[in-house]
Amino acid sequence: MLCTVASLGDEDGDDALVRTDALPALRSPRFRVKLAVLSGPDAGKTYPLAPGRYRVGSEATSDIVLPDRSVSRQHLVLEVREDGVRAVDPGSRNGSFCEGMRFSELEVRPGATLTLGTTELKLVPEGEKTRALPLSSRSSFGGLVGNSRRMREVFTLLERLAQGESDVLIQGETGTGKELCAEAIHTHGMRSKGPFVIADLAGIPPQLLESELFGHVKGAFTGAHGDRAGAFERAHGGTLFLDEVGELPLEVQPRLLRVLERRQVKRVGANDYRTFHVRVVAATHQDLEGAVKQGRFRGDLFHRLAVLRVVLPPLRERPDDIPLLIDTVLARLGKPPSALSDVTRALLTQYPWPGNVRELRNVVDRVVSLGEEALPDIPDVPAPVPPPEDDSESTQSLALDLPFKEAKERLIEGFERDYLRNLVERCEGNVSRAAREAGIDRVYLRKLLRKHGLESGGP
Ligand SMILES: Nc1ncnc2c1ncn2[C@@H]1O[C@H](COP(=O)(O)OP(=O)(O)OP(=O)(O)O)[C@@H](O)[C@H]1O
Repeated sequence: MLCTVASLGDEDGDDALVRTDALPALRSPRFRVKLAVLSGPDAGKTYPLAPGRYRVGSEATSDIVLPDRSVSRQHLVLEVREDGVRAVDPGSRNGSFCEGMRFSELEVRPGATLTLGTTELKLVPEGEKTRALPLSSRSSFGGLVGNSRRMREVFTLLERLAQGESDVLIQGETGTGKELCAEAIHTHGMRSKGPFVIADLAGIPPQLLESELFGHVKGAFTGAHGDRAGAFERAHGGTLFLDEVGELPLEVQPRLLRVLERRQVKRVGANDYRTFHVRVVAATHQDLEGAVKQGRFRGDLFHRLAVLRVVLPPLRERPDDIPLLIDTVLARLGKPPSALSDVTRALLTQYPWPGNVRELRNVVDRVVSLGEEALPDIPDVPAPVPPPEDDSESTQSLALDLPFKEAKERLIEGFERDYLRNLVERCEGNVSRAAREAGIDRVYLRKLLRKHGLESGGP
C-alpha cells in the first residue's frame, strides 16, 4: 500500500521564518497528507497517505511498521479519507496520545502530533515542509515555561528572532502568555537595556488612541495642557509592545502603518517628525488573517506587523506542559510542589483550560487556598481502553518503558479507576457513603467518578 519512504530534510537554514502556527484546515476533496516520524527508532521517515486504511504497529505485517519496543504489535489504525483522517486505537498496551491527551478514537487535525510509546508521528499536509523546527533544550524562555514539543519549538523560534531587529507579531488565545513572550523577546534582545513600553490598544479610549501612541502638543485638543510624548517616543531605544493590536480602529490603521514604515512619529497637533529606534512587538488573540479578509484590518498593516510571527499554542494542545506549569505557579505563590496532591494534579491535566495558563494559575491559587472543592468540573473523557486479551504483561511492568512522569501518571490513573470501581461497588453506588468511607470530599469524589465514567447519579 505504501509507495515511498523519504527522509526528512535537515534542520538548519532559515527556520526563523518558519511558522509554527496551526496548519490550515483540511480542504476537501484534494486533501493529501503524509505521516512524518519525528522521534523514536524510525525518526526521519515519512509515509504518504493516500485514502485507505493503515495499520500502524510493531508487527512486521503492519502497513506502517514502527520498530519501537514500547509500541504494540497492532497499536493504531489510521483511516484516511478524502476529507480527513481518523485515528483509532484498537487497545494498545501503552495507549495512543494526541498532543499529550490519551484517545481511543480521534479525528486528527493536520499538524497534530500523535505519540505511540516513544515514537512521535506528525500528520503533515503534502507540500508543507516536513521538517520541524529543531527543539530547544530549554524548558523556559524569560517568564514563559513549557517542556512540550510545541513550546520547545516556540523557544527555538524565540531564541533566533530575539537577536534580530525585525518587528514581531505574537498570536495566541487569551492567557497563552503573549505579554510574557513580548517581554522575553525584549530581555533577550539587543535592546534589553532600553525601555519596555506597553500600549494596550483595547484599554485606550478611541479618542485618545492617537495621542497615546504618537503623543500630542499643548493645545492640540481640549485637555492637552502640555506637550506629551507618545508610546513610540517613550520606547525609544527599547521595545514597544502593542497589545491587542486587532482592536485598532480602521481609521487609525493607516497612520500606524506610516509610522512603522518611516520609523518617525508626528505628535498630534505638531508639524515636525521625530525619529525613533524601537522594536515593535504586537500581539492579538484575534484571527487577524480572518479580520483582513472581512475588511476589519488592513492587509498592508498586517503584513508590516507580521514580519516575524510567533504563535503560542493553547494549553489544551500541550497538556504535557501542565505539571511544570503547576510547579511554576506553586513556586511563584511560595508553595512547595507537595502543596497539591498527585490526584489533584492528575485531575488538572484532564481539564481543557479554555482560559489557558492564566486560568490554570487562578485555579491552582484557589485550590491551594480553598482546597479541592475549588477544582473546576472535568468534562467527560472517553472510557479507558482495556488491554488486549493476548497481552499477558501487566500494565505496571509495561509502564516502566515510559518516561518516569508519564509512567507515574498512568499508574495513578489505573489506581484511581480500580479504587473507585471497588468503592462504588462496595457502597452500592451511594456517593455520600463512598465519600465517607474513602475519607474524601463528596464533591471531589463526584468529579473523580465523572472523570472515570463511573458516575451513577446516586445520592
Ligand atoms: N508559558 C507560560 N509559563 C508561565 N506562565 C505563563 C505562561 N503563559 C502564561 N503565563 C501566565 O499566565 C498569565 C497570563 O499571561 P499573559 O498575560 O502573558 O497572557 P496573554 O496571552 O497576554 O493574555 P491576554 O490575551 O488575555 O492579554 C500570566 O500570569 C502569565 O504569567
